[in-house]
Amino acid sequence: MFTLSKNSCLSTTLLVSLFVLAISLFFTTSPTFPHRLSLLARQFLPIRSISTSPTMTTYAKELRVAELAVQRATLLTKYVFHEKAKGTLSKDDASPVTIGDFGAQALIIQAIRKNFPQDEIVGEEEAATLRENKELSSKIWTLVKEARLSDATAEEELGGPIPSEEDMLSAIDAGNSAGGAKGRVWALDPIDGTKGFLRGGQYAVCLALMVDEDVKVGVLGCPNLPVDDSASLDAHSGENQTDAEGKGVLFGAVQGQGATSRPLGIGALGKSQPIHMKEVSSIADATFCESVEAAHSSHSDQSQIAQKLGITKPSVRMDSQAKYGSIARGAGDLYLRLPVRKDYQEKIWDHAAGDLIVREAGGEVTDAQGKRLDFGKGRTLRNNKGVVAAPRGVHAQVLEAVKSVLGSK
Ligand SMILES: Nc1ncnc2c1ncn2[C@@H]1O[C@H](COP(=O)(O)OS(=O)(=O)O)[C@@H](OP(=O)(O)O)[C@H]1O
Ligand SMILES: [Mg+2]
Ligand SMILES: [Mg+2]
Ligand SMILES: [Mg+2]
Repeated sequence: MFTLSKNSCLSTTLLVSLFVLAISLFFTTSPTFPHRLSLLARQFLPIRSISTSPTMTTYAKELRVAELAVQRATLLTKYVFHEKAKGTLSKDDASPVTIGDFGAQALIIQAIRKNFPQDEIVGEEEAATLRENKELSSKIWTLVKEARLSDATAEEELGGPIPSEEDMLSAIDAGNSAGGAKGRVWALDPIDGTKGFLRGGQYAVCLALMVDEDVKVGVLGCPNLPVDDSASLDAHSGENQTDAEGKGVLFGAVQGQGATSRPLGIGALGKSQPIHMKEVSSIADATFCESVEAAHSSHSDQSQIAQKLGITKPSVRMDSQAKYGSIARGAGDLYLRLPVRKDYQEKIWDHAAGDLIVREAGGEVTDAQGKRLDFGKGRTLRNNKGVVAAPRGVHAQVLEAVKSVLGSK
């Protein structure tokens, strides 16, 4: 019979202890340890009990609140999308704002303030005109007070409805932070691509959390994009878009944890799946996306860049950060946004969520000089000009073409 002597018992215990020590050292010193722990935690813990201590935060609660808040806001924007009268006003810079923009901003800020009362919020809209235009304010209030998720638990997680019209106006105005490089700052675009929204194109409800100027969480709600990650882009660009059955996608990402898509629903969150950019083996076959508005990005520079890369397919023109979401899930490949006006500063809420979602899906996002987008300079990206988003493997090649076309001007 096989027996163990006292000595061999001791050395076995020693070996086992050394093994356990080595394994724990490997896990705790690995840079991906917090990520792994978060995945384990997601499997075994109810989401609300996950700790968000500052030393090892997983941003699980932030992501969940952001996804639910964006989903709830899209209930209101979808309603307005189908209304003939959208309460459109022209802002000082001549850009449009609608009942949908104001209402979505109020609903999302309410949820952020309830869950993270200390956080700063940089939101696109403000309530000054609504305080004068009582009729419009009360129209928005009628919709805002009715907007709620069909799932009572999810609605409760958001902190419930806005109590009064005055609270709605105060929530809209709480998006007035100057932003900056320190602390927790949310960037909110309640309707990105308002012109697209008005003409029946793509639009997106966009929310991102920056911590010390680094984007940690990004969410895009795109009611008019197909749920299916592999659906062709062509059919979903341009005008006459709908939010009929099979439409509506919610993109999400947390830094270091990848990017996902899920159906944009009306209650509890739908099932998510990981998304990845498509590998581009030959750049000439790439599909590139650009703004619909020629005033927002230079169609002529972008077309020269495409030519330089040997791309012959026509570009896909699409409003809003739906472009970032579309390339992140491999429905398109490149997003080029080259400045038309030298003095225009891009706004942080037009890029923060898309920037993280693309990078977490395997892409690279820089400006036209190759610098990462700098979200720590206040409400605008004043350190950057233009946007070049591409799969990591071909970004350098695309950037070279961008520099060569812009350099020759
Ligand atoms: N001159 C100029 N240059 C660049 N960008 C500008 C300019 N003017 C406006 N904007 C911003 O463009 C946002 C929408 O742009 P998109 O390209 O995503 O959509 S679109 O195709 O132009 O509709 C749009 O976002 P929303 O206001 O949220 O719709 C604006 O913030
Ligand atoms: Mg915008
Ligand atoms: Mg907007
Ligand atoms: Mg706007």
